[in-house]
Amino acid sequence: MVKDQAYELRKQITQEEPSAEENQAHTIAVFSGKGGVGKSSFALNFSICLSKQGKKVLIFDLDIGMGNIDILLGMYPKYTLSSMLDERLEIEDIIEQGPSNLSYIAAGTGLSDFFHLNVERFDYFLEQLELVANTYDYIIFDLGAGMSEEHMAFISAADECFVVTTTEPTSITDAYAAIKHLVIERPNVNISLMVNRVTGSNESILVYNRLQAAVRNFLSYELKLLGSLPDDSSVIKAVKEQTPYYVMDNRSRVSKMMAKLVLDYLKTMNETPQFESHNELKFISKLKSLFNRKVD
Ligand SMILES: Nc1ncnc2c1ncn2[C@@H]1O[C@H](COP(=O)(O)OP(=O)(O)OP(=O)(O)O)[C@@H](O)[C@H]1O
Repeated sequence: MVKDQAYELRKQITQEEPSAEENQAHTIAVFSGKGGVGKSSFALNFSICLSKQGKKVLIFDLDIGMGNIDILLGMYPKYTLSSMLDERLEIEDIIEQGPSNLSYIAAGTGLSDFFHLNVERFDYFLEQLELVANTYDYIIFDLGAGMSEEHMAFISAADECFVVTTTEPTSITDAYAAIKHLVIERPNVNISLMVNRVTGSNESILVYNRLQAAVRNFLSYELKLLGSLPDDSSVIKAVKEQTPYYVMDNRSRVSKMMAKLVLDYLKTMNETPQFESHNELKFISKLKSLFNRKVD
C-alpha cells in the first residue's frame, strides 16, 4: 500500500495506532473545463492501471445524468448512486466489480444535480461513503465538466485533483477558467494537469508552460504536471467496443503511456511524506464542513 512506508515511519516515531480518519483512502477528483476532452476515459484507465499495480481502487462517477463510466466499461449496473439515495440502499449494494479488481459506482440518472441534495440526503451520502473510505487505497471521483459550487466542494475536499485538457486552445482556455475559479476560492487546492490527445513529443510541455505561465502570473499558483497521453485511434475503437483501452490492448501507444504515467505517479506518491498531512482534516470531514458552511 502507498501509505505503508509513511505509516510505518510515523508509527516508529509516535508509537501511535492510526485513527480511522488517517486510514482513509487517498482521494482524487478528476475534472475538466470543457466537456469531451477525454476526462472519463482518462479517469477509468488510470484507475484500472492503479488496480493493476495492486492498489485497491474505487472509481466513483459523480456526473449524474451524464455519467458514462458504465458505458465505457460496457456494464449495466443494477443500482447507481441515484438509486442509493432514492431507495436508501447501502453503499455496498451499489458497488460493482469492473476489470482488474476495480470497483466502481455508476452515477445513474434522476437527480438533475446531485449536489443540491437536502441535508438529510447529503448526510446519508457521507455516512455511506464513510463505510467504505477505509476499504480502498484510492477513491477517484469523476466529476462532470465545468465548475459549479458543488464541484468546488468535492475538488477542494479531495487530497488532490487532476484537470484534463486537450491541446486545443478552447480546451486550454476553459481549463484555465476552471483553475482560476478554483484557486481564487480555494488557494490551498492541489492541482495537477493531464494533457490529453497530444500529437508531438513536446506538445504537453508547451501546453503546461502556457497554462503555468498564466496561472503563476495572474493567480500566483504553481500548477503541477501529471503527464500526457497521445492522440490514439485505439481510444476511439475502445469506446466503440465499450472496453477500456487498457483492457482492450495494453501494448497500444496510449496504454503504454498510461502505464508509465501511473508508475511515475506512484513513485511521486511514495516520495511524498504522507504523514505530514495527518493533522489535516481528511476528505469526509472536509466535505462535511464545506457542505455545512454552504447550508448555514
Ligand atoms: N487519447 C485519446 N485519443 C483519441 N481519442 C480520444 C482520446 N481521449 C479521448 N478521446 C475521444 O474523446 C471522446 C470523449 O472522451 P470522454 O467521454 O472520456 O470525454 P469526457 O471529457 O469525459 O466527456 P464528458 O465531459 O462529455 O463526459 C472519446 O469517446 C474518444 O473518442
